[in-house]
Amino acid sequence: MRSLVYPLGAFQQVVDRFGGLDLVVNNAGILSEFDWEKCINVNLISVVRGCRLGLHYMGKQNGGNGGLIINMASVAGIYAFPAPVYATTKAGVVGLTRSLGMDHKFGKDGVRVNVLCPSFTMTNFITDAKGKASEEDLQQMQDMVEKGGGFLQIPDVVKGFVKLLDDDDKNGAALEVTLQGLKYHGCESGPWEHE
Ligand SMILES: NC(=O)c1ccc[n+]([C@@H]2O[C@H](COP(=O)([O-])OP(=O)(O)OC[C@H]3O[C@@H](n4cnc5c(N)ncnc54)[C@H](O)[C@@H]3O)[C@@H](O)[C@H]2O)c1
Ligand SMILES: CCCCC[C@H](O)/C=C/C=C\C=C\C=C\[C@@H](O)[C@@H](O)CCCC(=O)O
Repeated sequence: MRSLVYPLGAFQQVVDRFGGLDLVVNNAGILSEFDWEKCINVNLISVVRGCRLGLHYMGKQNGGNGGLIINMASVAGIYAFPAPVYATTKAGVVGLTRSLGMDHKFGKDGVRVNVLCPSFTMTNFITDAKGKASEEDLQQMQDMVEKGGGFLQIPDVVKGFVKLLDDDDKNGAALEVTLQGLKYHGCESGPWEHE
């Protein structure tokens, strides 16, 4: 996903084979605090690229039928997190989603955009984390895991994903997934919204 060539080819192959596109999931992500530019490329720039390709192929203004984009961010994109660059990329994905989910954009392209924000989930991401951030920060993360009651399992995240598929009235919203359950972070209106 770090260049346009491959994803563009993949999107076109899907459209050629299936006659269209209905759902885009921008899931790829890494922890890489030392090679931080790689982290920004994979976690943020690639997600912008995936959203733009999804809007290009699904957008009604381009002859598409509308559709859904689900971006994978993290609770680290909402609250403070020991890996600052990782957190920055995830907060960027939350902001990107909220902005793409504005009503005037949906009115034009008919594409709903949401973001899933899980807490610590036991996947290869966790078991491969050693060496991707400082020992001090990884220890802080472990302390957060213990304070939070442990790790989510993949089915917990899937529940949040399915909720986003179903809730078609939450355009632009972020869905937080923790061991305490699912919680929407809506698109709080800005100061310009007040009468
Ligand atoms: N595991 C967690 O604790 C956790 C919590 C919140 C959010 N997330 C996010 O969930 C998403 C999935 O992570 P995961 O937990 O399944 O970890 P994972 O490491 O198992 O999966 C990450 C996937 O991204 C792919 N990937 C990485 N760089 C890529 C690139 N340049 N091009 C294409 N694919 C690339 C990898 O091949 C891998 O399949 C990530 O965005 C991650 O930031 C993970
Ligand atoms: C409160 C915010 C949580 C957000 C999760 C975030 O998106 C991703 C976290 C990335 C890395 C976490 C690494 C944690 C490492 C330590 O917990 C490590 O000790 C875990 C070892 C797990 C194992 O191998 O058994």
